[in-house]
Amino acid sequence: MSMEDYDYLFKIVLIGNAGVGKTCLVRRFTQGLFPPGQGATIGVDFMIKTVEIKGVKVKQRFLILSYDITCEDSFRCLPEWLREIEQYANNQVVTILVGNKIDLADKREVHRQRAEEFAEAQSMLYLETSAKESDNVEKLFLDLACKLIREAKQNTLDNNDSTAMPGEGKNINYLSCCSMN
Ligand SMILES: Nc1nc2c(ncn2[C@@H]2O[C@H](COP(=O)(O)OP(=O)(O)OP(=O)(O)O)[C@@H](O)[C@H]2O)c(=O)[nH]1
Repeated sequence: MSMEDYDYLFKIVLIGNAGVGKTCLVRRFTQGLFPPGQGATIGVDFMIKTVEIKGVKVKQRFLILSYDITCEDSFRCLPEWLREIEQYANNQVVTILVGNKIDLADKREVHRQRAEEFAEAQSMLYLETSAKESDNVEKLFLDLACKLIREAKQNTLDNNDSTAMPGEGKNINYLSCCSMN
């Protein structure tokens, strides 16, 4: 599919501790696969997925802040990640909190309600996912895209956002991951 076949451009960045499942979430969404036994992401991992959504032209950055529901530490680090976001991302960034690995319900260390309250206090959406079982993964990325388009229609986007890519105004999702090891 060539660039000319796209209508919108989105950039999505996943952040969170090492091992929470960022790469797996992206692979599940972009390739429909859950690849076991892959190594840690070094730097930033880029993948591309096309989706069809009707709406206005957008150029905005999404942030998916992720933790592992079976790993208390990955939840405790969220404020630190939020500080990084505040420091380096512009104010218009759309952020969603994701608790991954809900297929491991018997190993859960972070209660859903606690995460929901944290997300609400930070004005973030909250979703629980399983990259392994494909639970809520499509919803995660498509809800974000819809939210972005809604916001664009309300004319709240920063038109000077530097995340615009070549082919701006085309319909591409750039997905990337980064983590603190
Ligand atoms: N059970 C279960 N395991 C998962 C899930 N998502 C990821 N994993 C496992 O968690 C481990 C880490 O997954 P990654 O996707 O590499 O995690 P990451 O956040 O990208 O890690 P870094 O690249 O080190 O930042 C792997 O062994 C995956 O198989 C999930 O939804 N359920």
